[in-house]
Amino acid sequence: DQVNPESSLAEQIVDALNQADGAYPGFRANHAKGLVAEGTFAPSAEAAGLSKASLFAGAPVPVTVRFSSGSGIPTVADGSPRANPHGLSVKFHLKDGSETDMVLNSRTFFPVANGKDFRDLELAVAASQAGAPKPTALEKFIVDHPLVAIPLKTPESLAEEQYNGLNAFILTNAAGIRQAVRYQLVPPNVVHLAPEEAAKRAHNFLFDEIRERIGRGPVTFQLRAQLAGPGDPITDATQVWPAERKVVTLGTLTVRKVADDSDKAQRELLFLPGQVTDGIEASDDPLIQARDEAYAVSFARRSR
Ligand code: HEM
Repeated sequence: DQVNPESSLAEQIVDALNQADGAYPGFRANHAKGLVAEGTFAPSAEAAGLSKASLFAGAPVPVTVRFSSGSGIPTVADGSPRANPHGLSVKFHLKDGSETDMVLNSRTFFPVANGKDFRDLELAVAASQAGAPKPTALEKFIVDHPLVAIPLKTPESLAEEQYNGLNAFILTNAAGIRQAVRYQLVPPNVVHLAPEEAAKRAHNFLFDEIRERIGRGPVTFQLRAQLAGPGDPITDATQVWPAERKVVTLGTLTVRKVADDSDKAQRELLFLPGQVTDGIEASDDPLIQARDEAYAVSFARRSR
């Protein structure tokens, strides 16, 4: 065993991420490379029909967002396959002084269904670095978890990527009607690069470009909710819901300004998928709790 069996699953997950990617003091165990920016969220007229949460009530809400690259490597090359998936996290600053978070990435499904499998995936990655005997631990893991082998794409810009929530949340409206949804942050255009093209780009091309783009003018995404239909799996993020499911636009996210000191801001920020306000609830998807606990462990370690 490569992790301490006495530790909590969340500690084991962070240990496994550190073994796979290296441990970089002060940085997140995953999605270590990032940029913090500020903006607003303006809800649509339809949003309040799905959720009584105050962010959907009408007035624009200030937000803090963080764009990120996958992996725990803070210097990962933007065009490297290891930088996928990219992330977009949103913290809504509500009128009552509380916060509600959404933590999305550019996958369209998650490759494993629960925290234990995520830990085992990261341990398999750690045991399968260059020179590992074949079949590697990762090759063996893929036999039972084939979704792990599906390659992810590099975007042309962090503003030209769609980010998905993957885990289901339950929205409750003023009449008490509950609806399971999965969030999407959809830009005006989605553009992906061929892998050979991504490999040729400059080391920091995505983060240099997004800084410059936000400097030129606002960057927008539509926040959408895909509505679960009868029988759709709520607790399994490995399974996509049918493409014909209704999608409701909840509002427009407008990113207006890069944070004055993004490095300091990202050290202090903690986004938690399960930190949600009245009118939004975590579903029973086990990934949500596993994530909350692992993000808290990662935050505690990077704050020391
Ligand atoms: C069991 C499944 C997962 C585990 C164990 C996990 C683990 C982690 C950890 C430890 C961090 C660092 C947190 C911090 O220090 O603040 C992180 C960050 C992140 N994760 Fe996950 N993750 C999981 C699934 C997901 C999923 C399903 C998504 C998106 C749909 C996602 C998107 C992100 C993003 C965007 C960040 C960066 C957050 C930020 O900007 O601060 N992760 N993850």
